[in-house]
Amino acid sequence: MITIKGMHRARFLNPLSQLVAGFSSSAAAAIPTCSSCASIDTTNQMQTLLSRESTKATQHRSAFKKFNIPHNSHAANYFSNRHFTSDHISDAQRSSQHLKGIPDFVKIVEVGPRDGLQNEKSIVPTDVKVEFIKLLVSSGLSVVEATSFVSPKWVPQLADAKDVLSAIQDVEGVSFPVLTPNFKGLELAVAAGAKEVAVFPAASESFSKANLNSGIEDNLARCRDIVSASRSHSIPVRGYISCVVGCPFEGYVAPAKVAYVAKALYEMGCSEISLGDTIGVGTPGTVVPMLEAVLDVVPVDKLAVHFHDTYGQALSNTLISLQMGISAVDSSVSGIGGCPYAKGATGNLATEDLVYMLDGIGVKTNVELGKLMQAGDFICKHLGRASNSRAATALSKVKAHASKL
Ligand SMILES: CC(C)(COP(=O)([O-])OP(=O)([O-])OC[C@H]1O[C@@H](n2cnc3c(N)ncnc32)[C@H](O)[C@@H]1OP(=O)([O-])[O-])[C@@H](O)C(=O)NCCC(=O)NCCSC(=O)C[C@@](C)(O)CC(=O)[O-]
Repeated sequence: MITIKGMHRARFLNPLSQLVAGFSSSAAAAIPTCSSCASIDTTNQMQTLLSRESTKATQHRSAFKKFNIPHNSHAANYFSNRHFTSDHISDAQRSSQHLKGIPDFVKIVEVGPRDGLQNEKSIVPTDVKVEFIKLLVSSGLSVVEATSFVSPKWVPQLADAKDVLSAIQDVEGVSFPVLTPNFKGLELAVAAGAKEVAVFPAASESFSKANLNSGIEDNLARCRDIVSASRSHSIPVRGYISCVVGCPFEGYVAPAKVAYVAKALYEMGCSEISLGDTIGVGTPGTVVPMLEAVLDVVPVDKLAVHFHDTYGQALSNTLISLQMGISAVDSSVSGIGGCPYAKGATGNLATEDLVYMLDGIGVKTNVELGKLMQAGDFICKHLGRASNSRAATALSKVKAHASKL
């Protein structure tokens, strides 16, 4: 008769196919039936072991499939032991008071092709941008902000907005919002086939003037015109607010200022309002009061968060936002990006880090981390730089090592 200890050892000797296909049933047959030796405790331990084995098998299968791990159990075991998904946490842990406020599903708004690229000095060819967007879509992302219809004098990198948008018209089932700062931008975007646009006022007067050449009130008036014109085309308008906790010119931004702009965007009919820490200075200490002020005037299901990672705070700010009920998060694959009007600000929260965390706490996103990493590798190779995603960097090393086993 196989003992629990023996069985524990045996799982490392089992061929992977047995683990994947039939371990549960064959091991179940080995559960002792003799009443003198089959205590309830033993059965419970056996069941726990069986359930762990089946989790392992699922992880191995998923490692093969999603990360192209060579078909060898040592490699898959090595990889899945270093890729911590929610399979490792129990239902009890998941319903812990610290995790239970977090939504079951988070919508990720990938902003890499726009926010990620807008600040790049060397012009990325249009076909590379289009390939990049298609790779992002193939990872399961349902919203990919594609480009901006802004003045090419100010943002030369996105001067090919029309060509990029035209080239992805045949991609179905995905939203491709584009930035439109004024009426001209809206007209050009609609002519190029845009089905969703975004306006982007700021909570700070100085930043509004630097970014848009107009103050907050003038800009809100422009946004109102854009929202009302978009309504006649049935085009939803997302509203960004820049500088929700700090401004590169004015420093600290009071929550009441953010709430004021958020309320205006909500009342004019924006479909979603994304709260942007443009220069990445926020911590949960400033993000929580800002969110509390905004939540007083805008329903939580209309809000998204958009954190830059300049001070390494983006993921902690995101987690606290999720705990406050936000279920839409902007991020940029490999953490690429920055704002041309916020010198020194780095890219957004890396999408891979976000997905890794959400996978780890059992929140659904419909995004496959392995494929997302391929999109990140693609654009980083093109830009000639290393990924800013900690998860992608770590998993790439683990995968490279696993491939040698
Ligand atoms: C807002 C404007 C247009 C005002 O710019 P302006 O100079 O006040 O505009 P203007 O009306 O005087 O026109 C100046 C020139 O721009 C042209 N123009 C005017 N509008 C357009 C347009 N839509 N598309 C194409 N061309 C345009 C216009 O035709 C004219 O051309 P010219 O006669 O000199 O040849 C300009 O300042 C601009 O484009 N700024 C760029 C803003 C931008 O893209 N910033 C970065 C994105 S915001 C961001 O990153 C923050 C966010 C959203 O991610 C949130 C976060 O991170 O927190």
